Amino acid sequence: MPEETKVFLETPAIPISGKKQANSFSASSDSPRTSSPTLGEHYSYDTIEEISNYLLSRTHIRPKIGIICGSGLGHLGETLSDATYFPYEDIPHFPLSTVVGHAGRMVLGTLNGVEVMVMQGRFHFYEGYPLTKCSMPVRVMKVCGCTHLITTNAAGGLHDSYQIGDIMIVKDHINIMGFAGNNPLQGPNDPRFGPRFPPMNRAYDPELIKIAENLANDMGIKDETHTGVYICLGGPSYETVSELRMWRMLGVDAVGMSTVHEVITARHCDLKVFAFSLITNKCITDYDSNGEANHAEVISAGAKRQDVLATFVTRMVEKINEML
Ligand SMILES: O=P(O)(O)O[C@@H]1C[C@H](O)[C@@H](CO)O1
Ligand SMILES: Nc1nc2[nH]cnc2c(=O)[nH]1
Repeated sequence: MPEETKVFLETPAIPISGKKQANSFSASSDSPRTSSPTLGEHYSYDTIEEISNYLLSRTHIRPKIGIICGSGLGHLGETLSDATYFPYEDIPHFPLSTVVGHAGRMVLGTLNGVEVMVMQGRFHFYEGYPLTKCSMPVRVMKVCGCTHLITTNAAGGLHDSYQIGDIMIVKDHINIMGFAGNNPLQGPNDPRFGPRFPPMNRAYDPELIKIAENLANDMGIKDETHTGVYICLGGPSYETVSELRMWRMLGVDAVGMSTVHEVITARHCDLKVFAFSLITNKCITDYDSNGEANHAEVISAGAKRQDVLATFVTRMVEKINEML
């Protein structure tokens, strides 16, 4: 158990009073103010500990693996045993999930006997939350004792061979929002989380990628599973044909609106990361096409593949647990 987890487990749970600043951009009392619209609220180490303490003091589960469910993929949270459900509105300092297909609950429980914490719904930049806020729960996972993060998303398939319902194991990302000066690690750095300048090569753990590829083979879904590059765009508008053609030229295989800032935050605090996309739609790269990307299609593709995805994640969790 990490030293910091031990320390706060030995102290009584912090009483939680009042609530809450969901959707609010006001800085918390322990945060340095900033005028940057992308930075918004800064979560101090103490605040992250307070949130973690709130969760851990209400369950005996001590998770080593955190899981984030993407759009339409939250069903996994229903499959946990010994589960305690925490609606985001009850967790101190937590934002609210505002997107269809994101239930907005943290679940602590077991997946085939392995203790995990699962986010049924995540936070996106386009909801109006700054990236620090979108990825804050990753730090909560770390302080709760997690050593690994599995993060999933719904994404548009840009690679020609990708079909709806396919899985793309993420081998790398392009942090285009970071190119534009928007990074979840912007602002003061607390070395208790990690270094000021964390590396991002090998962000997606190569050993976990291999394990997942073998698992896809064992599950008989090898032909529907790929390994590729993900890009997170700000959203909420989907992409134009020219934009998609540009990303494809630059080596992008799947296009989404999440995950990258979570992975950056996870690597900063030394969580090992495994990520995959469910391809929920084929990106439209033909000017003559009458098709249009839409969120209903995204949710429906998730629903159709929920059993396979739940098995895939559960078996990855078992494999990771064997390595702990
Ligand atoms: O939370 P994820 O990344 O799975 O959701 C994707 C991106 C948008 O939130 C939404 C667009 O349909 O799906
Ligand atoms: N940006 C983006 N996000 C998605 N999420 C699911 N499908 C898509 C898509 O086509 N584009």
